[in-house]
Parts: sequence; C-alpha cells; structure tokens
Amino acid sequence: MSRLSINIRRALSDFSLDIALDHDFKGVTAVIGPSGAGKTSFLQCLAGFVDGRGIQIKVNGEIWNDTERGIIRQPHQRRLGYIFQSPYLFPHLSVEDNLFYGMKRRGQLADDEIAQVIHSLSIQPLLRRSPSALSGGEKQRVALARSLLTKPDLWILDEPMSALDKKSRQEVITMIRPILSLSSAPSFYVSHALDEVAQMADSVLVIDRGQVKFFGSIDEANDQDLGIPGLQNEPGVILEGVVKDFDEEYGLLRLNIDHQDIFLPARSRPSGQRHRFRILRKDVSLCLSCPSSSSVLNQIPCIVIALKPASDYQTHVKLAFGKHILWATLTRKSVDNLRLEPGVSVTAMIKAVSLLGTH
Ligand SMILES: Nc1ncnc2c1ncn2[C@@H]1O[C@H](COP(=O)(O)OP(=O)(O)OP(=O)(O)O)[C@@H](O)[C@H]1O
Repeated sequence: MSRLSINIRRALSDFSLDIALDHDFKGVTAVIGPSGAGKTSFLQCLAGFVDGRGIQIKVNGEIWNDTERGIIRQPHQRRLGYIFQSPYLFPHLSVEDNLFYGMKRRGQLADDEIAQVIHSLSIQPLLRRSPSALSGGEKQRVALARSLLTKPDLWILDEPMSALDKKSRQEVITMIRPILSLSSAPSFYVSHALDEVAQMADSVLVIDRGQVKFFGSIDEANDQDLGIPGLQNEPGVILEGVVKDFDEEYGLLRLNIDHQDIFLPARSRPSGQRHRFRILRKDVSLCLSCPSSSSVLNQIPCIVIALKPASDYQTHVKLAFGKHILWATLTRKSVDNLRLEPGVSVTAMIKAVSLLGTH
C-alpha cells in the first residue's frame, strides 16, 4: 500500500486536467474513460514526462513534484515502473543484459528475489535471446521483469496489452495480475478493454473531460447506476469466484461465489484459484421461479433491491445475491409483467456462453 497525494491542474487543448486524489492506493487501479478524456495526460504527469507546472505529487511522503516549492523530480529520479504499448528493450543487449541494466542503476537485489522475478514471468528460456527474437508478449514480460527488478514505488501501465494478440494478452495478464496485485507498489492501468479491466482491476478511476467521475473499489463500481462507469457501452459487474473444478468434456469452469456455482467457458485452472469474470446487464434475464428444465446453466437466486429507469421503455434492475450486486436491463413491459419491486425474490438467468471473453 502507498499513500499518494495527487493534485493536478493544467490546461489541455479543450479542457483542463483537474485531478485531486489523496488515498492509500493498493493493487491495480484501472484508469478508464472515453477516448481523449485525459487518461494518458494524467499518467504523463505522474511519470514526469511533462513540464511540472500545476502538478503536486507526493508518494509515501516523498515529494515528486511541487512547483510551488520548486521540486521537480525527473522521470529517472522517480521509482517508477512504466510499461506502455510497445516496450523499449535495448536491441544490442541480450534479454539477460536488458534485465540487469535496470538493476545496475537502482542497486542490487538478493539472488532469490531475481530468481523469483525470472520464474514468475517465465523469462528463463528467453535470457540468452536478443529482443528482436521475442514475440510481443515476451517483450512485455521482459519489460515488466526489468521494471520489477528496479523495485518501483508506483507502476504506470498505459494500454500495455493493446499491441498483443488475444492469446499473448491472456498469457501476460495471467502472469502479471498476481504480481501487480500483490506488489506493495500500486499500479495505474489504462485500458479500453473491459475484459482486461475485469481481470486486472482492484479499483476503478474514471476520468472524463479531465475530471474524476468515479473512484472506488470494484465492489463500489458494481454498485453504481452505470455498472462500470466509463464503459457505458457494456455496463456490467465484475465478480471474482474460486475455482471448484473444470469439466474437461464441456470446457466449462465451475466457480463458487458465496455458495453459488457459476459455470463459464474457460481453460482449465487449478481448483482453489481465484478467477474474475464479468456479467453484462444485457445478458441477465429474470424469472420469478427457477425453471426445472432450461438451457441456462447459471441460475442465481437474488433479491431485487432497486429499479432505475434506463429510458422510457427500459429499466435497470439492481439485484443482490449474498454480498454481491448484479444488474439486469429489462423492458419496462417485463418489469410490469413480473411485478418487480424492491424485496421481490427472483432468479437471475445467465447463459454460460455470455460469460465468454473473460478468459
Ligand atoms: N501536451 C498537450 N497539450 C495540450 N493538450 C493535450 C496534450 N496532450 C494531449 N492533449 C489533449 O488532451 C486531451 C486528452 O488527451 P489524452 O491523450 O490524455 O486522452 P486519453 O484519455 O488518454 O485518450 P485515448 O483513450 O484516446 O488514448 C485530448 O483532447 C488531447 O488532444
């Protein structure tokens, strides 16, 4: 956990970036919002890639930027792990030398810490290779390992997966998610991809026209009227379950959340492992009693806790199961037919195939 105090006020072309946050940050904060909202500008201020005017940043009590006091740390003086779309590896150095290049500048690590980093990102087979002989996903893993060895106080990841194909993305996400989540240094992670946010984020920061529109944990984001705000095209909730088992024959993973089984198509995962997935509110239908025979594998008993008009003819229904929130978007006609109101018990029906795309 790190205490970050951030105060940024600076003009961009059409609006001002105006961000004030003072918080103990932990794990991965997904930074989301429409294109041109100021996400990259925000990260650049944190990293020190812009002139320091109008920026106050304190990390664990250390001033990184305070123009009033005349303190501006250059990017190389900030202990920062910066990962972006196309990682830069020194082309004339082997992967191994690229890794240790970062270390020489920042002091030594114990051998077992180095071995742990190399192991956790599966870098061992790549050590003797030249960067030109690496795939995009491998380069990203090396860049991440190099940053890890410098023990950053803050991670900044700006669409790090956007240049990768689906398979490499998933490989990298699976490897870096536990590293970033368990790291004592918090991360800011910009992404437009809902599945990435669903898998990576512990908290969500929504920026729109330079302003913070929402900041909170995943559970708080789930609780919001717009699901995951900033990704309004596909509002939904992000949930995390524990793997119970994997059905090899049907390619279905069974997760448990609050004693509720959820089936979703995915690759095999060891039981006991935590797994994130998202449920879009357009994919949730409701019925008053659980149908005895249905193709829908996921049937979750819920209580209606609120109804919010989505438009003249559609309603968002907020549902609780255990301590979790679900949303369903229904026609107003369906809401009337079922006589839905707060307190009514319903069964939420979610096709397993609609949970595809989160693995
Ligand atoms: N150095 C700058 N000076 C003035 N305006 C800038 C500067 N850099 C970016 N802008 C403008 O600020 C706005 C925010 O840009 P930014 O790249 O931060 O948005 P973004 O949310 O990261 O967008 P995207 O999701 O498309 O990458 C845009 O209108 C952009 O044109």
